Amino acid sequence: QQQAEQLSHLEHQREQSEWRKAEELRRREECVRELKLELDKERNKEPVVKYVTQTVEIESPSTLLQLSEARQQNEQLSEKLRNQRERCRHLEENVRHSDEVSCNLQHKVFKLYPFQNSSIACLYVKFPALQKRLSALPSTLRTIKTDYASLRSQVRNFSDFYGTAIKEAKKQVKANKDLIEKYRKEVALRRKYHEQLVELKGNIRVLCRVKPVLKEDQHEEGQTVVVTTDPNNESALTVLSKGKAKNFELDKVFHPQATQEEVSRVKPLITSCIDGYHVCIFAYGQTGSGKTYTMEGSVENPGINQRALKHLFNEIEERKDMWTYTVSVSSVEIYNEVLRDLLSKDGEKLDIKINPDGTGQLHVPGLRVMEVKSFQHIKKILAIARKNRITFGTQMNQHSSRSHALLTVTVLGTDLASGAKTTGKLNLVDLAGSERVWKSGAEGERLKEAQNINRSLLALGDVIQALKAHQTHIPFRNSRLTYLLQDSLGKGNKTAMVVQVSSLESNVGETLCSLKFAQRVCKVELGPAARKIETGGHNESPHSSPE
Ligand SMILES: Nc1ncnc2c1ncn2[C@@H]1O[C@H](COP(=O)(O)OP(=O)(O)OP(=O)(O)O)[C@@H](O)[C@H]1O
Repeated sequence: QQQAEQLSHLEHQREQSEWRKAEELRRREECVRELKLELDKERNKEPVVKYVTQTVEIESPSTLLQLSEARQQNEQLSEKLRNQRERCRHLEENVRHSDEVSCNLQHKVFKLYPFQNSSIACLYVKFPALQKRLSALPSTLRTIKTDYASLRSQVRNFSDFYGTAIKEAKKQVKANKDLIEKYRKEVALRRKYHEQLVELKGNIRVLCRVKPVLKEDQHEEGQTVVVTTDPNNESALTVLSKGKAKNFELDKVFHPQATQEEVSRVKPLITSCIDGYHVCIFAYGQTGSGKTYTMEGSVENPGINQRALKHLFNEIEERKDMWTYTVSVSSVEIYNEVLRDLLSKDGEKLDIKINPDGTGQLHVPGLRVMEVKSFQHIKKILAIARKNRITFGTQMNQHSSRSHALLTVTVLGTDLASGAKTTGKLNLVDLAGSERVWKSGAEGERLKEAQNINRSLLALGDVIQALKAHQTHIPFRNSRLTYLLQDSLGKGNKTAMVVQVSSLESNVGETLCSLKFAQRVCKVELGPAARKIETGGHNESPHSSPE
């Protein structure tokens, strides 16, 4: 700071001395100019001394006086000139001295701030380059202006181009919409004909429900969704496996967001049961794929079982002026090939026999069959069955998901006018998980369970295969499950299977197996449905004979 102060002081001194010097110089120049002017004036004056070329009389007193005056004047002027010269020399001396002082000061400044000077020098070096760049700026500005003008014109043109493109795109979208609409109509028409064909041939209807990805599934690995549904074709389903898309065509595919209400739209089948047909709805799929959810549902959001029964009682109510109905239910589970009554508290073991009444119908001695008067009553019965299934499951090592659960509703109708009697039957089946033994890694008791489940599902598969191939021998007796389903799966009955699939990549193997099984089931023709009705002692239906 001291140095800076000193420097500024010195600078100030230098500036003052320079200023003084300049002032002095200016004064001196002024003086010189004045003197010159005076000199010029003097020169221009008529010479006071006339050079006498003539012989003058020196001796004349006037001449002598004039001469002495001229000499005096001359001396005065010479004196003045000398003085001026002296002043001039003195001033020159001063200027030289100031120059020296200024030079010294500059030296001092340079010694005190060499870096400042270097940066100044540096600035001096940079200055030309900067100047050059500055001079180049106007041309750059000109280029930018030209670019800007061209861009502006492009933007103006773009709005026209954009408008045309939008028009074109709209046309395209409309054409696409028309195409989609046509496609939808085609699909609907195909479905209608397919439905008619299914009705005629008595095919097992196969519905597929894709389980949504739940929060708990998201923690697992392989949670990529590989199953997709087609919003324009409700029969199509695509599974992506090993980079290949596999397409499946079923009777109806429910996307993951389908509600319980939507899935329960099997009302025509329920109505058929009241009309005297044997109807069977069963859920098939790997463990955890949502079979119980679809069939039983939860208390707040019931599944097919409850909704179907509600519809059944509504229908009965509507027909009460012409028909009277008796509805009875029974519920069993099959666990490790053992049949248990879900409506009896002790869950006693049961067996299947041929009815001794000679009709050839199957019969389970000791099975609790409860007559039901209303939907509210049946709701209570369903709750008992569910509770017992859970209780037995807890006693038997959490087997509930490893057992098949059957709810059988028998509807006996009497036509009040003609006295004709119908016998409808509705089997609602929640099968055990269909996963393969090797995948479950089961051992001991679990292996036995898995083998039994597999055996009964295999038996179901064999029955399906035999029905599909129109074989004369249908192997119903190979498992308790098929044995029980015999009078619903046989000829002349109406059957629907809900195949449950997971959409996650980790389950893709099981999903493909379930869908392949579903496609085989699709092809099973049970023949035109036969109504079980007795009119005045005659039975209209061809007996669905046991094996
Ligand atoms: N569509 C769905 N929406 C919401 N949750 C579902 C759906 N499907 C299944 N779940 C849930 O997934 C879980 C497993 O379903 P569920 O018990 O019905 O499977 P499952 O196929 O019956 O299994 P298991 O063969 O072991 O009996 C349950 O918690 C159920 O609530």
